[in-house]
Amino acid sequence: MGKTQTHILEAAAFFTNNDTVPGFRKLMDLAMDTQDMAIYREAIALTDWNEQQDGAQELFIQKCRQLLDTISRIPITEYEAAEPVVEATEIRKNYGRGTFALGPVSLSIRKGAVYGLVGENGNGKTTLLRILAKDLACNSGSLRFHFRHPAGSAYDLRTKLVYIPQRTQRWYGSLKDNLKLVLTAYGVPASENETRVLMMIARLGLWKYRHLKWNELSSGYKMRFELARTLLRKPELLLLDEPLANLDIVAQQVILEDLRSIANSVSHPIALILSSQQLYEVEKVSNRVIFLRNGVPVETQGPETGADPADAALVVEMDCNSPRATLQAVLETLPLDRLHYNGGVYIAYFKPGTSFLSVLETLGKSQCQLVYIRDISSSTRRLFMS
Ligand SMILES: Nc1ncnc2c1ncn2[C@@H]1O[C@H](COP(=O)(O)OP(=O)(O)OP(=O)(O)O)[C@@H](O)[C@H]1O
Repeated sequence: MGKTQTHILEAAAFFTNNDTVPGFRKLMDLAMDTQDMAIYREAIALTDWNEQQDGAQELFIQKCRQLLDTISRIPITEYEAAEPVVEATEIRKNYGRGTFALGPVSLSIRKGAVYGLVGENGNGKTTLLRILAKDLACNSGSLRFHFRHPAGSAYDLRTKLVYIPQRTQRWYGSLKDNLKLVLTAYGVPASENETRVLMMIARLGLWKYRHLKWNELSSGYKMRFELARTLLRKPELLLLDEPLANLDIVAQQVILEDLRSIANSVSHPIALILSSQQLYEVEKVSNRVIFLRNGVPVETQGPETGADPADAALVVEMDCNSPRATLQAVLETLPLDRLHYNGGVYIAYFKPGTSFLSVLETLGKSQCQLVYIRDISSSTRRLFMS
């Protein structure tokens, strides 16, 4: 089954379960994949209709299904990148003054995947992103890019390779007019400009805000605007420095799901690297997590690493209102290696082969007043805690 067909079935399943938010997101991504202006106009009209309704969910789902049906009859050109979009080999950087040194860092980044870049403050995340974005020169090592078509000029490179810094610049006029300017600068014909812009606005949940100005938008929507502006340029490698900063937890989850879904486009997959302090949220959407400690990648997790979780020791984070001695006594009935308290939470290290289920069962049968518990064996969280 092709990727388009899989996405169509996933969207249909969301609508069957009345999960309209992810269903609509998937539908809009498929609409964008068609690159068909008639479909764009239908998707825009549907967004506008939905924004004016209050609770007409059944009718909305019906309309979504109709659009999905139309899209399923349109051939979509699927794009599979043969090579990674960027290969970094033995990158090293220091700033002359100061003791910080980045590297050696070797990475292979492919399209359609999300890479989370995590680490404590000052461990080199921004430095690495800027080097990958060719915004900062490294002292040694090499970077090889494989774009669909090689970048012909520095301007062309800036279209394919986009870096969004932590602090974005102020802009003037309305959100929609600014996005139209972007496409005008890229030579998009006037007949398509408005449609493409409105489609992007609809896709990124900016419909209600399209007439607002910079100072009228919250930080979350400013970040969404930056994304819209960037995506209109159809980048191949997108580097985001702390896109979750200043966002509430719900906004973080929404934007991460949007990013994952956009990166995984059928016709225009993007390689996406984002730095963040929000470990759990980033790990949830990342294909691979790169953890930087003192400028060096320590270890990674995710489906791409191929590590067998059964070989690893079990590490469990928990909060418990019972005295430490009570908790320790209960856990020692299991193959506990050690119990560590960092002043806020407990981290229990078990010998390889211990299952999380057995820990849950043992604690469930005990008198321990557990507040929360989480298996962090394959999470970079355990690196932060050690
Ligand atoms: N232009 C510069 N000149 C000298 N030192 C710098 C410069 N930029 C960054 N550094 C230093 O390099 C180290 C890594 O900084 P970097 O901003 O890459 O880390 P980070 O992981 O992104 O941090 P944060 O999470 O706080 O944003 C820090 O010690 C910082 O002080």
